[in-house]
Amino acid sequence: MMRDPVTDTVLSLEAVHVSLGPAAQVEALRDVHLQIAAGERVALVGPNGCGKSTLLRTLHGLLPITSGQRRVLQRSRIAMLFQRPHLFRMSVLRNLQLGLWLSGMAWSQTRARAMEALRRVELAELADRNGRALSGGQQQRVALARAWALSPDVWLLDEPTASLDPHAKRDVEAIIEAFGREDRGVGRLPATLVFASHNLGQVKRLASRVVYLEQGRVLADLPVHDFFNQDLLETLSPQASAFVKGETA
Ligand SMILES: Nc1ncnc2c1ncn2[C@@H]1O[C@H](COP(=O)(O)OP(=O)(O)OP(=O)(O)O)[C@@H](O)[C@H]1O
Repeated sequence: MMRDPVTDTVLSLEAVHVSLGPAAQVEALRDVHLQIAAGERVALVGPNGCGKSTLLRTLHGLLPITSGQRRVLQRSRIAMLFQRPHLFRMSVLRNLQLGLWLSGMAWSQTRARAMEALRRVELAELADRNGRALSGGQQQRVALARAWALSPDVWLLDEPTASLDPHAKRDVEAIIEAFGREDRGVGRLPATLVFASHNLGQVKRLASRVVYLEQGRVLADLPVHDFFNQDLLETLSPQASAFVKGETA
């Protein structure tokens, strides 16, 4: 199907500045321009404190913008996941049911959808376990299922595998990747992923595009193949190139 790149933009920021702190003294985002199209898998990378989390929260609409504009394609549903999932002290099933109920579904319908979501992440057998008693990797999968149940158009993921062991990391990555490729049915745009990561291997595995930030500014915004082409990156963004070299040294 031919796509119109303008109408397929699900999220965009234009000349966005975000200041944080009690006296708005920290310029966490500076003049950020970003257009994200449906189906893109965008990795946000950069050194600690460069603004990845702030950018994700701004894309979500959780943070007030100091100046500039944020646009969201009408009726898009946005899910946000964090490094450490926030599950309630109740069964896994109830955690999912509660999420669905809070989003407006009748309680009587929540059980079937919640179980479908748990099967999707291959955790149906843990439905009756206390969410807080699961391993970190299992909790993250439950959090992914809880979000998936709501059928989001855009996934914002803040270092979703940072606290996991390599095995759990691969499981969660596989789920994220499958969500990104899922056939969502007639009339639905493909799901869009935006994720912050400190792991360049993961960026290579999951991303179609890489946005490199430093001190709140976007210094490179490239297709993943170009970002990992050192000669090209060196000419386009010496800072991003130095970062990649440092990470892979
Ligand atoms: N609530 C806050 N008040 C003041 N400054 C903040 C606040 N939250 C973040 N900052 C600052 O904003 C800047 C961007 O932080 P942010 O958490 O977005 O970076 P990050 O790239 O996600 O970092 P990390 O890689 O360490 O997770 C940093 O200088 C940080 O200290």
